[in-house]
Amino acid sequence: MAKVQGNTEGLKASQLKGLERLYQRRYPPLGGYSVDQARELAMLSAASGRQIGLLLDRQGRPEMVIVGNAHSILIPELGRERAVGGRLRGLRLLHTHLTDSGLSEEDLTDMLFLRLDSMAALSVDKLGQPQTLHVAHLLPSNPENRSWEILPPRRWDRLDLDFTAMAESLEDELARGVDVKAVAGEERALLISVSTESRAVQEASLNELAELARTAGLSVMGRMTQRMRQMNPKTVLGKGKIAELEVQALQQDAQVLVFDRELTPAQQRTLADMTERKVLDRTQLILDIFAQRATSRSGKLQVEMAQLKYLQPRLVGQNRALSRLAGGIGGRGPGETKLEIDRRRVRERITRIKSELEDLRRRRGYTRERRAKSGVPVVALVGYTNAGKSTLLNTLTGSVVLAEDKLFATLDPTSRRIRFPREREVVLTDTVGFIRQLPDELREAFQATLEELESADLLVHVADAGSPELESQVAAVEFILGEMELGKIARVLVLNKWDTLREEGRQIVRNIYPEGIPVVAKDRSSLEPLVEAVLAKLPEAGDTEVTQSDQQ
Ligand SMILES: Nc1nc2c(ncn2[C@@H]2O[C@H](COP(=O)(O)OP(=O)(O)OP(=O)(O)O)[C@@H](O)[C@H]2O)c(=O)[nH]1
Ligand SMILES: [Mg+2]
Repeated sequence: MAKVQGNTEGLKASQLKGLERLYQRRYPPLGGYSVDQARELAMLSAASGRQIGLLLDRQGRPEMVIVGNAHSILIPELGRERAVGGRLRGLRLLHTHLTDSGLSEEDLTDMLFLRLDSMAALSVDKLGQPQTLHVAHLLPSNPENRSWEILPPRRWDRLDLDFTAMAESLEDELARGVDVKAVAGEERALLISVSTESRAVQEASLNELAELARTAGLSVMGRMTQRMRQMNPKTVLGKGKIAELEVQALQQDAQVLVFDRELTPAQQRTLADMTERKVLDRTQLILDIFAQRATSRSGKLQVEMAQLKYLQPRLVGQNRALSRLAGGIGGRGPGETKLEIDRRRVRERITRIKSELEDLRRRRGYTRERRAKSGVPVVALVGYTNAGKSTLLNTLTGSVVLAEDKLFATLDPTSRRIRFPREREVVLTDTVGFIRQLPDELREAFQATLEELESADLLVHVADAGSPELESQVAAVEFILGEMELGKIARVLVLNKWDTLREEGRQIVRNIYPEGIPVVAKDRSSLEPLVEAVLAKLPEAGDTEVTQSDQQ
């Protein structure tokens, strides 16, 4: 026989027997219980002085009998599997209250976090007589942003509510309420920003996160921002805010929660356990995109290493947060592989990757050396992700390098030789896009892809002049260049996507960056001034050098 759960200590043997017997009952969906069943519950509850709860499935079978204390009841961990296809758990809670108070805040949040079909409290008087029935259920998305509906209290013996019909129609409405924004087959996600920054900064960062999410292949169903002076170290968000998030996730059927910050392993675990959803942070999202997009051997290895390093501290036991990560976004390795999630093997794999990367690096070094000897100047395109570097390279060289309206379209440095007018030959190198707030785990992987830059003679900094974030993006790139000690290399600033600006916008941008060269990367005819500027900044091409390169 199934065991009575919860606060059973100190109960008399006869009381326990009585509680165990509840497992054999069937509680009719219509009315929720019979008159006799209500009386039985009330008696048991009054005699023990404790709340008694029943988790009932849609056929009215008790899945669990739980004992609480006089004022509350703690529902133990439930199985993860949810009713097939449904978003609710397919279980309702019927429990007793020893005072005639309505449903408590705790009752309601339990209903939310456990995704119960409904929550009912039957109040019991001192004589063990049932009194009033209080019922609440969750709500589909609604204009008032309400989370739940509390039905008017009713007398305990007015058995007119059909609990199963209520749950089924709620599930139908939940399914209808999902926004059409969702792309079929994509995982649905909510974006969350919790920070001490101003709202404007938060919004800008969330916009970027939304782009990243889209690039990673997530459908963004909604966002939530919270400004706070102090972070809750365990759960990041306050309990109330998490409840709000949970409502939105339920209503939008979002299985993924993406936080616009780095989460500690413990925070991630707690949040995933509380919400039973996949919890990702910004770093994981970027890693995932890197994993999808790396193409060269070294690019793939670097990404995999960054992923494994990120994973390592999170491999505490076989926790659920991680097993939830095992599939889909956040759990993808480069190529078609799944990420390794075994601790010992992770360590071994990291060691192997390190040595292979070392090999590759040495070989790349030779290539660079050879190029340097050839005397052909190296021009590197750098800039914020999505600024138009690959497009510019394509137009300049007539080659086809993956250019897409997604972040990080390019993940491996690509080099092309081109002949500029006046028979000047240069090597033009495309690079990975820069991004603000690059997480530490990624910095190495990212900077390794930029190794080529060290031997560049000129950096062409491509900026998206039409972006409202122009200034902060330019600054972010300059900052990273400075950090990598590339600040000394001569530089040309390109104001790309000039076609997306109107005259007044152009004027403003010109004032901020008088040295910038406006171009439309897609339009070859607009590139003349840029080519001129590049040639002017390159070290003089003496005839000797050209001869040298010819001898190669
Ligand atoms: N309107 C307009 N769009 C442009 C221009 N140049 C590039 N784009 C578009 O901007 C998007 C990004 O271009 P990419 O060349 O992939 O940018 P990128 O800097 O290489 O991006 P990552 O490799 O992701 O860092 C593409 O959709 C391009 O078509 C331009 O001059 N005008
Ligand atoms: Mg690119």
